[in-house]
Amino acid sequence: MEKEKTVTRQTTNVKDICYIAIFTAIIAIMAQISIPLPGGVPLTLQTLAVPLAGIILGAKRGTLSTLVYILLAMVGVPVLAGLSGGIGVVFGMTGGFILSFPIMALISGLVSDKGVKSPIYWLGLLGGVIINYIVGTVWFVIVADSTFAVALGACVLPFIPTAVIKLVLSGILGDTLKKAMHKANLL
Ligand SMILES: O=C(O)CCCC[C@@H]1SC[C@@H]2NC(=O)N[C@@H]21
Repeated sequence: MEKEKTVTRQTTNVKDICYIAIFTAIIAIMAQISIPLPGGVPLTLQTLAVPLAGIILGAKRGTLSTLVYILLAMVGVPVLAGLSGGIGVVFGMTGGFILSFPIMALISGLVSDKGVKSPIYWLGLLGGVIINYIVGTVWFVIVADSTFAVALGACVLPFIPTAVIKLVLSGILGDTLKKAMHKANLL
């Protein structure tokens, strides 16, 4: 009996590690779907993948997948936009966005059980996006030594339409995939 429990626990751990690794990889791949913009902050699909990690894996595993992602970036693995990596990039102009990914995943995970019909679900996802932009913009002002007006032009204004699309898409897709995976006993 005790042995059975240990085996079940180990299987769960291995499954969790695999899912965390898979989502770390998904974020890294989505980071490469990016368009460089003149302001220095690229348009990327990281912010589609990060809430998906939280919604599908839940708060703990979703947040862990973003922390592993950041750790890989810090040690120089080219997982950031434009196949870049290294401590200099993580703490560079776009560092605020990168370092707030775990908060985004955490909030998405915390509201993930509410489902698409709940306003709390959407408010949570929106909250994660807003925090990402606030941290990203304030960080940009400090690191790039720019004004808030310049930072708004580089970090916020060009991204508003796609941020709305990514928010809606992550919310619907995440909830659908999560339910399907639960049904198939995969999560
Ligand atoms: O250098 C990196 O890998 C991070 C890029 C951060 C891009 C930010 S995330 C929020 C906003 N939305 C985008 O599509 N791009 C910026």
